[in-house]
Amino acid sequence: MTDFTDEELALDPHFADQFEPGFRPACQLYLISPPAIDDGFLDQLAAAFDGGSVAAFQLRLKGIDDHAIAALAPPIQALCAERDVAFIVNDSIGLAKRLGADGVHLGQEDGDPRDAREQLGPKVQIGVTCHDSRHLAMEAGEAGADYVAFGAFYPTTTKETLHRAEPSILGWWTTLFELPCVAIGGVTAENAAPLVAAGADFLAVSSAVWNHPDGPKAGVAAFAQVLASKPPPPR
Ligand SMILES: Cc1ncc(COP(=O)(O)OP(=O)(O)O)c(N)n1
Ligand SMILES: Cc1ncsc1CCOP(=O)(O)O
Ligand SMILES: [Mg+2]
Repeated sequence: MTDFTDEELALDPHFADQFEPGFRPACQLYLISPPAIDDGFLDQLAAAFDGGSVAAFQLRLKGIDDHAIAALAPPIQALCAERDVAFIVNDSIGLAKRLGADGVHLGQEDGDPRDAREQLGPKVQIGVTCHDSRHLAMEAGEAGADYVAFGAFYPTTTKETLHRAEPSILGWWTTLFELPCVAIGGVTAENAAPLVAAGADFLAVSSAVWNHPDGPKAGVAAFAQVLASKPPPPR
């Protein structure tokens, strides 16, 4: 057993945990943009980041071409960098490369993770939609994905969804694999506890933050308690 200094343990009582076999960091928030944004969005995003810890932000603008997204992305990307939030591009390997994004999220029809790795290099995070499929998740892992995303866990109006996942898929995944998993789809601060308890490494959330009645800062803040609510299950 490793010995730790009093300073290390005083700063973080869980400091030693990360050296335990099977350690999984606590669940974190992965913020997805609204499907469309306007001029005030940068202030909204800054407010969201003021609400609490956000690990990653995905720019997901549906129905807008890559050139238009590339034109509006730089201040958003700069804000993410300033706040130490990973900037993830949805759907497009080419756009992720053009912007020098921290990551790209690929749906099953959005391209091959192997191509993404070849084009984006070893440091860029590649996420893959796996719906409610263990098979797709294992395939994504084999193809070199950095995370797998399961969902939709709850009804959502942000996207028309054809698949419904159960929290047990998160438990199954985290028991067998080290690769982080994301839970997405209708996730709110009120319904997230079973996903955190089942082992989700990230909660990917859009409308619960952007449509929060008290604004995006309150939307992010609302997740603080549930993210800290339960230690990750042992693997
Ligand atoms: C983190 C995360 N998970 C899943 C998705 C959905 O991706 P996809 O199935 O390609 O659908 P669109 O988002 O492109 O409509 C996601 N974007 N992010
Ligand atoms: C992009 C996506 N993929 C599956 S559900 C979903 C929508 C997530 O948004 P919300 O958190 O508003 O349900
Ligand atoms: Mg997609």
